[in-house]
Amino acid sequence: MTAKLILLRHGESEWNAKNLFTGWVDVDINEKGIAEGKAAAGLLAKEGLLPDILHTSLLRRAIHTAYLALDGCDRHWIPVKRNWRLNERHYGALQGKDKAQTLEQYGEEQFMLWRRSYDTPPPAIDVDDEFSQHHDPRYADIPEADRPRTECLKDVVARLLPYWEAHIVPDLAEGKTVLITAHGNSLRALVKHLDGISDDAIAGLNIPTGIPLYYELDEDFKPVTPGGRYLDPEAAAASIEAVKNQGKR
Ligand SMILES: O=C(O)[C@H](O)COP(=O)(O)O
Repeated sequence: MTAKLILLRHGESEWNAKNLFTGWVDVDINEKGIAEGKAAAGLLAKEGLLPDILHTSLLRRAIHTAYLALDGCDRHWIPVKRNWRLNERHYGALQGKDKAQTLEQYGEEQFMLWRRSYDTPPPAIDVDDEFSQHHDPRYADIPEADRPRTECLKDVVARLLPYWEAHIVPDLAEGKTVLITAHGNSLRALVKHLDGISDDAIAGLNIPTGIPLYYELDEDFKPVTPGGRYLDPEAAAASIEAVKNQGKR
């Protein structure tokens, strides 16, 4: 038996459009993001990939995109599990900063190290910074000392995999079609695990906004086809290029 898994990065957000580092800042999707969420619904319906359960982060852009994708294929009623472990990578002191300005100020090497290296986190954010989530009640369950103030991709893998094993794999094992709505870097962490991508090679992987990525998984929950399949490959290719070039004016 194979299991069905759909990964969906949120639609374009207000801060994606403004080219700002977002991380855990809770910005919504914009008009384009809304259209992407609705288009995702059409793609799921066309393929007959109807989710039985949704796992989402605690961030509005993922929750809102999920609602649009599910509403449009009449699956707005399915059970939902929300967890901070699916959140975007915490971008530390870069949260709220302009990507182009950061690139200009620190140079391409440092900029790409912060954006795409596996184990170099950006500087930590001050807990009282205007873009810090340290006092946000939605994270009250995370012991204060463990609440992230910055994260590299390695940290995201470490906090995401326990959730994958304990909550998502059991749903897949029951034969449910699982939809995960999350973020560029939390999905990069999951794809790294699924496809066994090396710490170096993961730097070259970018996830487009709003386009479902479908994985059929074998009995060990490994992809039948490495890399899965975007339901709209052409749009995915164009969007991946745009994500890659963020920061360049
Ligand atoms: O948090 C962000 O700014 C984006 O969602 C992901 O940004 P990145 O592609 O620059 O890592």
